[in-house]
Amino acid sequence: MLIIGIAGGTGCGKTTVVNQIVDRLPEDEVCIISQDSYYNDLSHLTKEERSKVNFDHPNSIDFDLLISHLKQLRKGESIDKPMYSFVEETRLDETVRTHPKKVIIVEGILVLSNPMLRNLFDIKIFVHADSDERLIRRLQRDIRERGHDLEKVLTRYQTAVKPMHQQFIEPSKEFADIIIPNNHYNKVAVDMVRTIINNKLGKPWD
Ligand SMILES: Nc1ncnc2c1ncn2[C@@H]1O[C@H](COP(=O)(O)OP(=O)(O)O)[C@@H](O)[C@H]1O
Ligand SMILES: Nc1ccn([C@@H]2O[C@H](COP(=O)(O)O)[C@@H](O)[C@H]2O)c(=O)n1
Repeated sequence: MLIIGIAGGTGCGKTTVVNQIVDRLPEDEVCIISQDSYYNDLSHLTKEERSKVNFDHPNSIDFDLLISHLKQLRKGESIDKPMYSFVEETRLDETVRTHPKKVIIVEGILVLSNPMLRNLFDIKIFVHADSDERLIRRLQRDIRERGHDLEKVLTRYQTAVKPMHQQFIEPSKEFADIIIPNNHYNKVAVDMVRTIINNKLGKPWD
């Protein structure tokens, strides 16, 4: 089994890069785990209270559950992966039965900031895009897909996203084996990661 951790600030393109990496890998060989699925269950709070939570601080993530799930997968056991709603800002009641695969990709803003989690990764990747580029992408995505308005995105960016990025995410770059520049789509870097995966697994999928 090969476990790959992919971090980087919001909007840097983690999800996009992961999708490009797995694009031509057989579905039954790869499993993607998003840190977003492991936001703490906030169903005991009102929607108003939830909207004030700092979702960029490591304390907002249930790292214990994420780490124990990864260890289970590594042992060949299946897990019940939580589901998260960005619109409701809490965990859903449903879970997704997830089976161990040869390649496991774990992506999220803070996955390289937690020492116990990053120790589980065979390859550590940091996706970089400039902050202005990330803010533009985040604005477009959150308004289009996550049910937020312009003011909410900008207020959150100033009060939580930017300070937490500077405190926790940017410093985690030093733990990366590979840094992918992603101000523009980076096919060369994606191809290199795919080659590494293929070499490690000894499978000529490309
Ligand atoms: N290299 C890129 N150039 C332009 N837009 C991009 C690029 N990578 C991703 N995007 C777009 O930016 C937005 C955020 O990308 P996403 O992959 O969701 O980032 P992340 O998972 O890091 O938050 C998406 O709308 C995506 O289509
Ligand atoms: N209810 C929530 C939970 C998280 N966020 C933001 O998501 C960002 C991380 O996800 P990416 O896909 O952008 O990496 C993070 O910056 C949180 O602020 C949110 O807006 N609402």
